[in-house]
Amino acid sequence: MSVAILGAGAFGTALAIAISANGPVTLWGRDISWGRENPRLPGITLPDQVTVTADLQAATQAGTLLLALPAQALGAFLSEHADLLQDKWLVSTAKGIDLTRLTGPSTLIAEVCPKATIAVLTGPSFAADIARGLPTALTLACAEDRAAQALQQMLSTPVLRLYRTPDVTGAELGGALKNVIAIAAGVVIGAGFGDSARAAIITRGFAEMTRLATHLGARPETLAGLSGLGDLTLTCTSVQSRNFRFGQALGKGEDFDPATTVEGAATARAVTALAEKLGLDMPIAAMVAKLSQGGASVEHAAEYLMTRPLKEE
Ligand SMILES: NC(=O)C1=CN([C@@H]2O[C@H](COP(=O)(O)OP(=O)(O)OC[C@H]3O[C@@H](n4cnc5c(N)ncnc54)[C@H](O)[C@@H]3O)[C@@H](O)[C@H]2O)C=CC1
Ligand SMILES: O=C(CO)COP(=O)(O)O
Repeated sequence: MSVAILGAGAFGTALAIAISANGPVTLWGRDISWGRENPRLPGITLPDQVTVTADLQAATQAGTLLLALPAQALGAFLSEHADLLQDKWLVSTAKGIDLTRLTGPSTLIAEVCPKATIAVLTGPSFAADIARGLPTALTLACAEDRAAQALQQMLSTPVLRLYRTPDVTGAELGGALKNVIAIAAGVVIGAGFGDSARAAIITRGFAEMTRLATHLGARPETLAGLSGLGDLTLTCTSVQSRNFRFGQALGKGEDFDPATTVEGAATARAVTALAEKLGLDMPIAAMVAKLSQGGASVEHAAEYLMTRPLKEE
């Protein structure tokens, strides 16, 4: 089946490069004036197998469409172009929770394209690593097993290894929630609280991720896999992560380029609203939501998290 990627940012472009090892790939972007080298992936030239286009009608002729747009842009994009997306195999790569609907990308897609086959591709993978052909392992989540197997074959390459799961909710929530915790880890390091505090944030953050995701129907083992713990580990420990760097800037009291995609900031607000609605305790996400909107100081957030009532682990 032919493959097109919708969204020519860092990740869409990296996926196009990787998947073109298996055959021709179309990459659609609203701004493709950069030609064959995307400035978000400097020094990397697109292989000949990748066709870049700004013609959405042409790109959506493909049967499998990978949606590589930021989570907060996805809902409007789907509604605007719904007529081109019905009956397709739609694979979301966005790592966030929609702020207005309080749902992940797969639910947004299902609402607009009820007849589409829906999958999620997620896991620990910096766009620059994938684009350079470095070995990477991802999770491909799809509730329909035959489609899951077909997509796994279609999108795996000798350096991109996909594992399958039917747990779409768990996979997409792992990817979304780890961005929130990555901001918190960045704050810890930026503020100089140290590596021990970062380990505490990663571990207690993972507990929060698991609490919300399992409440919403995810399997705990999915959270412990590539799309949860795997991606959490990557983004909380690497300055390649934009979420981590955003947190670092907050921790240091420095400005951060507002044009950079930082999914965890909006997702922290969505998670906080969702947790309130569901009656769940998500204190780290709540502090990230406050910090990223300027609603609390780093000192207040640290004191709040450290002086909550003592409890069992
Ligand atoms: N960059 C990375 O290492 C990874 C990113 N992701 C996820 O992929 C998603 C996209 O991230 P990136 O590509 O890194 O972001 P990016 O900031 O590099 O690119 C976003 C792209 O989306 C386009 N876009 C935004 N709104 C749009 C709209 N309404 N219509 C059409 N195009 C629109 C922008 O023009 C831009 O090309 C995010 O959810 C991110 O969490 C997942 C794994 C790795
Ligand atoms: O999701 C990612 C790696 O798996 C990319 O993380 P950032 O969006 O924080 O850069």
